[in-house]
Amino acid sequence: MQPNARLIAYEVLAEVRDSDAYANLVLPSRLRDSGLSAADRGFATELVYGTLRMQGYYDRVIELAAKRDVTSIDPVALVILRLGAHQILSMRVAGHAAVNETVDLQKRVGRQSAVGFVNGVLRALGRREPQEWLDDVLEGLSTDDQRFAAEYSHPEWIIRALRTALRAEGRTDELPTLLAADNIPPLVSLAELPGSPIAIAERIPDDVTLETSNISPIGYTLDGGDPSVVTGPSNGWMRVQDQGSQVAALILSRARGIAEGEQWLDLCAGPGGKSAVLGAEARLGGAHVIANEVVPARANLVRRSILAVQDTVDVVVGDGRTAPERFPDGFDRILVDAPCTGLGALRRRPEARWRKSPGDIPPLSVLQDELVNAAAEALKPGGLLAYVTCSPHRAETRQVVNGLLKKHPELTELSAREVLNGVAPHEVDLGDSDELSVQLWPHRHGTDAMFVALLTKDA
Ligand SMILES: C[S@@+](CC[C@H](N)C(=O)[O-])C[C@H]1O[C@@H](n2cnc3c(N)ncnc32)[C@H](O)[C@@H]1O
Repeated sequence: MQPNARLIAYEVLAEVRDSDAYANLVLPSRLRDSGLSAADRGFATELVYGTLRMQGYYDRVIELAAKRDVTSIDPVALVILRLGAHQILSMRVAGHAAVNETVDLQKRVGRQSAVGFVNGVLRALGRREPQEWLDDVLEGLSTDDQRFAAEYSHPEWIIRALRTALRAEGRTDELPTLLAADNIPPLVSLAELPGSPIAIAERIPDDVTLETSNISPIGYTLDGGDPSVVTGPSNGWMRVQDQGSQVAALILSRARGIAEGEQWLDLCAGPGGKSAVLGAEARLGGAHVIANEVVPARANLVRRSILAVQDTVDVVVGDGRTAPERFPDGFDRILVDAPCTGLGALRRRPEARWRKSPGDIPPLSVLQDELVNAAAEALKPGGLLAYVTCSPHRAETRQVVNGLLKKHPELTELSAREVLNGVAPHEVDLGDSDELSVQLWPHRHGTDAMFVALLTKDA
C-alpha cells in the first residue's frame, strides 16, 4: 500500500491503541522509512500527536455528530473519525480534503460497510464551526472539573491533581492555562554541558536561531527545525533536554561549592540526561559521579548519554533501594530522580493521560519512599540530597518529602527555591508558598512540571 501521511498516522494510532506503544517511539521510525516529504512528515506528526492529545474531546464531538456512544463505534472507524475531527476542528484543513481523504482512509483500511457512516459523521462535523461544537459539548456539564475535562481533553482525576498542586502556591486560577499548555507541543529545548571544550556557538549553522533560557543557565530553545544540526557536531556536549530537567540537576550541583574529591550518586539515572549534567558539573569541581540504574537496557542509554563526560561518571546496574549496602562509604550528594506517573510531561507524551490511572499512584509512592529513604541512608553527614519527579501530583512530591523528614530527623530541608533563583538567569516566578521546594510548570516556565526538593543531613 503506497503510504501517505494519513495512512501512517492511522497505523501509528492503531499501534498505540493495540500494543500500548508510545507514539514518540513508533512515529519517528515509521516516518524514517516512509519516503514522505518533510511537509508530509510534519502533517503526519501533527495528526498523531494532536489526535492523541485531544481524543477525549473529539470523542464527545463524535458522539454528538454520530448520535451514538463511541463505545458502539467500530474501533477502526473510531480512530479514523478522530483523525478527521482533528483536521476539521483543530487544523482547519480544507473541508473537502479533510473529509474525502479521511473517507479514503476508511476505504483502504476499514470495513466497507462503515464508509457511509464515516462520511456522514465527518460531513456533519464540517457543517458547523468548531466553537459551536465546543458550546454543545459544554452544555449541561455542571462542574468546572467536567467542563475543563471536556474542553482541554484531560481525565478529571488529573485535573483534580493539578488543581491541588496549583493550590499549594495560591495559583488555582492558572489551571485552564496549564491544561491548554499540556495540549501544545513543546519547543525543542537544548542544554550545553558546562565546561564544553568545543566552541559550539561557532558550529551552529547561520540559519538556526538559539534563544537563551530564562530558567536554565545552560539552556537554549531552538526556533524549530531539526535539533541534530546543533547537537550532531557537538560530540555530546549539546543535547536535547527539558530546561526543568537541567535545573533539577543544577539545584543539586550548585547548592554550594564543590569540594575536590566529592562522591556523587545519581540513584535512578536512566536514560541519563541528568547524569550528563551532573557529570559535567562534577568534572569542573573535581568530583566523581556514580550513575545507578536498575534496568540494564536503560543503563546502556546512560552510558551513551554521558560519553562526553565519561572520565567522571561510572554507570552501574542495581536496585537503588540497595544503595546503602552496595556503597557503604556513602555519598556527598545524591540525586533521586524517582520513577513517577510523569503527569508533568503530558505535552511530550500525548497518549500518557489516557493510560495513567489513580491506581498507579500508591505503588509509585511506595517505591519513591523506599528509594528516597535508601538515599537518606547512603548520604554522608553534611551531604546534599535532591528529590526530583516529573510529576506535580502531591502524593509523589510534597507527601514523599514530608514522609522522609518525619522518618529522618537528621535531615533538614533547604530552600531549593533560593538555589534556583541563584542559578537561573532571571527571577523565577514560583507562586506564593511557604514551601521550600520548587514546582515548575509548562504554562509558567515553558518546562515540564518538575518538582525539586533539596535536603541536607546533619554533620
Ligand atoms: C524519571 S526516570 C530518571 C530520568 C533520568 N534521571 C534522566 O534525567 O534522564 C526514573 C528511572 O528510575 C529507574 N528505576 C525504577 N526503579 C528503580 C530502582 N528500584 N532503582 C533504581 N532505578 C530505578 C527507571 O528505570 C527510570 O530509568
